[in-house]
Amino acid sequence: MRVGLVQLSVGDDPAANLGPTTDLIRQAAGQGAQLVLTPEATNLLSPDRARQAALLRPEADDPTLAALRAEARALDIWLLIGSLALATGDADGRFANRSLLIAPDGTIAARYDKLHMFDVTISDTESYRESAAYRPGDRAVIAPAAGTVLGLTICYDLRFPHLYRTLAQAGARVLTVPSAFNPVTGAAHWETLLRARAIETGCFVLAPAQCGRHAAPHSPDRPARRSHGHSLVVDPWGRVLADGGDQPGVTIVSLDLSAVDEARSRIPSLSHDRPFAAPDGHDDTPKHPRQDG
Ligand SMILES: O=C(O)CNC(=O)[C@H](CS)NC(=O)CCC(=O)C(=O)O
Repeated sequence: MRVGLVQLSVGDDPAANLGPTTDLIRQAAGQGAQLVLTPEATNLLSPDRARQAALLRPEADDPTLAALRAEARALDIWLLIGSLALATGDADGRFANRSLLIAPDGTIAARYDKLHMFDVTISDTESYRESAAYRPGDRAVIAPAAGTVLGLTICYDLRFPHLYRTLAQAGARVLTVPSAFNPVTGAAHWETLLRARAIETGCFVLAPAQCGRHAAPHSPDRPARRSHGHSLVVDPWGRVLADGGDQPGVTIVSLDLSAVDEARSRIPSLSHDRPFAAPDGHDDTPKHPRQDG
């Protein structure tokens, strides 16, 4: 299977972001990709919640989604839109951070709302509270696509290995991790975590990324945000097959899907789970409590 990872550097205007995104999707399809993937926040990255509230549309009414569905159909490709920020209609005004898998006929084949919210203090001057603006999802999603089975995740989910194990044990063979990773945590953790998830699950890992400095002309008083880039393709043995560097562009890779069975037969750890008693001192809080905020 030939896959194409689109690396973007979006700004805060969905209408302006769409053109470059569409160009790169066409470029990937033109190079033979049957499955094309875009990063988290394909429609916009904006530091301004009021602007997002005024701008964002529900899924049924989102212009980026409508345009990219038509594009998938015209190009006859599977398209994973890594995520779109979408209005939900919730009373608290929070958005969804949603991955959408588009089939070659333009229909929505699967959707996944990011489970884990990036509520993290990076430094004295940089902190994120994703759960203030976004409503976390509450279910894991796998979906057949392009002759394989995808397990859908987004960005910060990467730090929760039980999600990936659950997806792989449910049948996923290719894990998707569209991201807008922070440059500091990206340099320290991105490649290591992606390779670990691939090795632990015996899956291919496809991680299309945002890169560079995100223009926010509509919020000139706020510091510009940056992303780590380095869209990555990792095989089930943990080898990095391609690295998208630090500029927008397309990374094309041919995957030999039999590598999944090969890796899993060499190291069958995915089927070697054992029940075990909780350690002493363990309280009765749920093992994976849902993050709220
Ligand atoms: O905010 C938006 O509009 C879109 N969402 C994101 O960009 C999210 C939340 S700020 N970014 C991450 O999850 C980075 C995770 C990361 O960098 C790490 O785990 O180290």
